[in-house]
Amino acid sequence: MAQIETFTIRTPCSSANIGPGFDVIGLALSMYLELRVTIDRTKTKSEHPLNCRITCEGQGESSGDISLDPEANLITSVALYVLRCHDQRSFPCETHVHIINPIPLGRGLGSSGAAVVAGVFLGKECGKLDHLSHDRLFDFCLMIERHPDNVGAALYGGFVGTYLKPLTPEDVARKEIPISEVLPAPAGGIDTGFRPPAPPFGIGHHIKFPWAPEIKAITIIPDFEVATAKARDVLPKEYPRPDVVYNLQRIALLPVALGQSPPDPDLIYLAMQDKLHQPYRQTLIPGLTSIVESMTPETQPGLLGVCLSGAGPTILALATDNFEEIAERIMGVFKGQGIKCDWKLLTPAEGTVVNR
Ligand SMILES: Nc1ncnc2c1ncn2[C@@H]1O[C@H](COP(=O)(O)OP(=O)(O)OP(=O)(O)O)[C@@H](O)[C@H]1O
Ligand SMILES: N[C@@H](CCO)C(=O)O
Repeated sequence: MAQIETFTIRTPCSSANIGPGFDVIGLALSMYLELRVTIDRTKTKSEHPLNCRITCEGQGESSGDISLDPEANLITSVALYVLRCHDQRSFPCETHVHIINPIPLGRGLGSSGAAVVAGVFLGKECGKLDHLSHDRLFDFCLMIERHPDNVGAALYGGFVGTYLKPLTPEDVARKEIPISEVLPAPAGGIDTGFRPPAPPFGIGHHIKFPWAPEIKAITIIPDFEVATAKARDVLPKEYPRPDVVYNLQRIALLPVALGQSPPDPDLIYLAMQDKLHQPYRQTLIPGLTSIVESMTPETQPGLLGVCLSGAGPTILALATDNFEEIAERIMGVFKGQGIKCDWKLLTPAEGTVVNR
């Protein structure tokens, strides 16, 4: 065995929902969280907690939002969860994880989903747990991020529909145990011999949809965060039946509409409408309703459809042309609300890749 082992893990960001597909549809996009990992097996003792040193560059580095404590950092705490479910208490001595993160945090581009997916791969690689398939890693992800759309896209890549298998009552109870028991707070699990609950088998599934090659993703990223938990708290517990039917009609069109080449702008525009989450999130994202309702393929050549990306505040506009003009128009609405934005043109991406 090599004394110094190195590998990288690359996980894409993602946009969830794409309008009507709340908690179902995900699209992996070409901006990547990267982990550069070194395991120095010549060392027998480490001065770092849990044998792991974390360094970080990119989003979250200067704000301190990405913790360098291996039990608090989302990526390494997820890796520890996988390791501890396999009776390994800590990282191999001595592990260095360098995080390169261009994905803005709390903006609706799946930063937490990417961190969770990168974390399960980190646990698998560090623990030499070669028997863990992608589908089994998906189970681990779903114990932490409990809606499957972002993690499904980040893991498998492309344009995916995700769904949960009906579980036995015992397995439902295991899946829904409090997150604090899955990822205990720092010091809650270090030397206590705590063995976290392993996920039930086969929780989540996915299906890949085709994507027309002409369609690109314009992401308009406002300079404020909306925590996903907060954006879920504003949603109602129950919905009027016509609103549910409205979304069901559109979700039946969406995967077909986005797979057809050449794309049909009117069909895509219609298929990206939503009544289950976007109207309620308007309270957290000034300008959202105006953006979604005021732009159509007729008024904006090249535009196919526009929606909130994940839980927001990023706006996702799908288009075949005039990308800058479309981005400028959306940024203009945010500017009217006193909000500055950045924008990026992205394309569908492959799923998580480990390179050794
Ligand atoms: N690379 C990372 N390393 C460690 N923690 C991270 C990383 N990326 C995200 N996180 C954690 O996830 C939080 C953001 O998650 P949140 O679910 O609120 O937003 P998001 O995933 O960016 O958006 P959405 O789920 O709507 O796409 C961050 O504040 C941070 O705690
Ligand atoms: N489907 C999720 C995605 C955000 O992580 C939501 O809209 O809340």
